[in-house]
Amino acid sequence: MKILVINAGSSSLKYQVYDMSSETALASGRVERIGMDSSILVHEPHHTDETSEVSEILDHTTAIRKVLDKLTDAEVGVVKSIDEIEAVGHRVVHGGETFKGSVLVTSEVKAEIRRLFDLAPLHNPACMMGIKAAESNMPNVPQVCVFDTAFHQSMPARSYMYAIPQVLYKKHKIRRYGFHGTSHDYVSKQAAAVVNRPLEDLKIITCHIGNGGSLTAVQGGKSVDTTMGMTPLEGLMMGTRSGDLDPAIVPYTMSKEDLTVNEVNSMLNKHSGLQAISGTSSDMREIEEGMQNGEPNATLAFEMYEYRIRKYIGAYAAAMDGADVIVFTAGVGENSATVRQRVCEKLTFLGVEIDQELNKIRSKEPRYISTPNSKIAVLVIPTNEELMIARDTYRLANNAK
Ligand SMILES: Nc1ncnc2c1ncn2[C@@H]1O[C@H](COP(=O)(O)OP(=O)(O)O)[C@@H](O)[C@H]1O
Ligand SMILES: CC(=O)OP(=O)(O)O
Ligand SMILES: [Mg+2]
Repeated sequence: MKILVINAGSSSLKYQVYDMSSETALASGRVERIGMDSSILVHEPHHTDETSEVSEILDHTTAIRKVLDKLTDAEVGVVKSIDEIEAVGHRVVHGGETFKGSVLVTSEVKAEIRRLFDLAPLHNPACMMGIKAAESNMPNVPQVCVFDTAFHQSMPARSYMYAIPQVLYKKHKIRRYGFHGTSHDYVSKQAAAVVNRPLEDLKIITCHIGNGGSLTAVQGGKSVDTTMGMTPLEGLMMGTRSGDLDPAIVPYTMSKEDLTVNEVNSMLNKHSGLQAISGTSSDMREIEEGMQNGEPNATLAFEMYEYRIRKYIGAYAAAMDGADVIVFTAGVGENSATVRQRVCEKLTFLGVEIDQELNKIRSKEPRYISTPNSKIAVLVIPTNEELMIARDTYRLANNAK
């Protein structure tokens, strides 16, 4: 069975095609700046080094149609006919408390995702556009939703409740949900395989640090706490998101700067984090370059970013009364030896010991970066959210047959 996996954002759409008989990715690609003059689709078939680009993509439906054109193209395509794609899997960011696992798309599922727009106004409308666009281009193909929040539904109430009036939870479902669950789930399972111990016996701290970032405490294969909250804004400092702050800052800034709710939301989500502190970039590569050149704002941005990851690792070791494994994953976690080094060098109180040479190796394989003496195994594990989505889609689409 061949499966198309879609990760739709408000102005972007990433995709992969999997052949599930061998769990291999046949092609991947991304459409960026949908609806803008500079929109572009970059398609990367895995059987050749060639990439193929198209522009002028007005909306998500056009984006998917152009993706399907590429997938069936004589040269850069990976299927003879679109009928070979037997199911589509979607990453949906917010599943609220309703979705504790992946589901086949039905009209009820869509209605529930729509009800959740309020909880994830930046993310869920985009996911819905992806679902609708896939449905209109491939009306007879089963569609599956895989939720970022599902893995974290195992958290105990002491982790997910906020210490505010309970009526807000009862009326509006205000609580911690957590995100990047597909990734935390995947890398914690991989970590158990790497250290060759049963997942049930392990306390793992997974650090998913990309453009968005979150840490999760995974005990016995289940999420027991995570840094993101009701929305993907809480916790770590991110590319453009503030992460944790004193909630009193929000009304104070609104009144002092005369900001609306939308403006303050946009400030915290899009104009904060590394971008705001460095004053130059949200990209860790550029922050590291600035730091090497002695730029004080880039240095401060790096230090704040690294410090908060380290603080949460300490917190999660306390939350689980110990830790056996720390995993680094996603864009920064997989690629930045500097971030990993700086985070780990002050975890000596936990018995963490990094092997400098192993840490510098660049590889796409799961690997150790700690020494054999380290009390906690420290691993780098490339995440694969798309493969997890493809697996759930395969399972649910087969069950539906
Ligand atoms: N070699 C590198 N060194 C440091 N940071 C890197 C490197 N490569 C990628 N990154 C970081 O990874 C981030 C993107 O991570 P990714 O997981 O792809 O994000 P997302 O899925 O949230 O868009 C970039 O913003 C960049 O800062
Ligand atoms: C939920 C979330 O923050 O996702 P991303 O890291 O892809 O922005
Ligand atoms: Mg990501």
